[in-house]
Amino acid sequence: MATTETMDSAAETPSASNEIVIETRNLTKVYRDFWGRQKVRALKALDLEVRRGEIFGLLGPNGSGKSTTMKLLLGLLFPTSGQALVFGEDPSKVSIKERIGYLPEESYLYRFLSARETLEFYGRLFDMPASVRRERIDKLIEMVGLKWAERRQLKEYSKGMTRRIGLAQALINDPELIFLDEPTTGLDPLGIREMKDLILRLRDEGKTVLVTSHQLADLQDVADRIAILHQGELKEMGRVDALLKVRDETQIRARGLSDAAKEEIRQVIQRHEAELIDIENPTTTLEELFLSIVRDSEARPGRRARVDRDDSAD
Ligand SMILES: Nc1ncnc2c1ncn2[C@@H]1O[C@H](COP(=O)(O)OP(=O)(O)OP(=O)(O)O)[C@@H](O)[C@H]1O
Repeated sequence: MATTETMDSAAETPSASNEIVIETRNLTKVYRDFWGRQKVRALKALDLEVRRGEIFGLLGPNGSGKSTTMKLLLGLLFPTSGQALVFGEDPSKVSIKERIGYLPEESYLYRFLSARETLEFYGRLFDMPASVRRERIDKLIEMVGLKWAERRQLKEYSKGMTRRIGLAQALINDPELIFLDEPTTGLDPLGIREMKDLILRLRDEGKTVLVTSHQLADLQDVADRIAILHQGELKEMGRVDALLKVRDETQIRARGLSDAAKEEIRQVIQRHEAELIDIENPTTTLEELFLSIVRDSEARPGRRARVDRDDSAD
């Protein structure tokens, strides 16, 4: 394990309560082939606790065991050994299903239905009375920003729109606990930001969210805590800011410093026998640059983007 220091509990998550919603103990899954021979050890002795109100991220490369964990928690797979509990119950128990929403990695929605018809269909599956159903569908379509396309067939939807209607479908039963498997797959930076904002909105509503991704950037600014999986093993777990903190370095950011002041800072660092790593203008990320260009272009259509940057290198 890389740094045990960061293997913390959920107690530090401000929005979370003390109630444990998901718990796994020694959870292990071995896939077997047709003859019952051991094929892949997909998950090895996973111990996790997720509390009510948390956004918990499962991060790991392809094949690290994220979907397997999610399917075990949904009762779609049975563990080889160990135990998973959801709301303190065995995940295969039917009575907990109505408290759970699930967005699979690939949504299998009927292409010839409109967004409204799709949600209508799933609302009926949950036996929701017509008036509750209508109210809920209106709210969800508004929430995922698809009001303008609600009567169009899903076959005409872009990837981003399909992902958003998938999320609305996962929320039709107003679940307390939501599983999102790679919700940002195939989305452009704007779509990713919108999906992240939707996830944050779910937390504001008091929901508990378990979300998987193979990219840290997708989880970094939404997840309260993350677990990092590699080849079925838990490698790290903790608050995102704590995991990313470089402990023996100090960063100072200032605006409007003169050259003389910068020189003075250099000398202070030298006097304290510390090493100056850099004293440069910070750069933004490509994602932030792209988002600010899109926002600027929406505000001033047809004009070249006006973003705050140093053009001297052009
Ligand atoms: N039904 C199955 N039968 C055999 N092996 C499987 C099965 N499902 C998954 N695996 C294997 O188990 C391991 C973990 O797979 P899993 O789908 O849980 O990973 P993941 O982290 O979700 O990956 P991805 O990001 O690609 O979705 C992989 O080696 C995978 O090939």
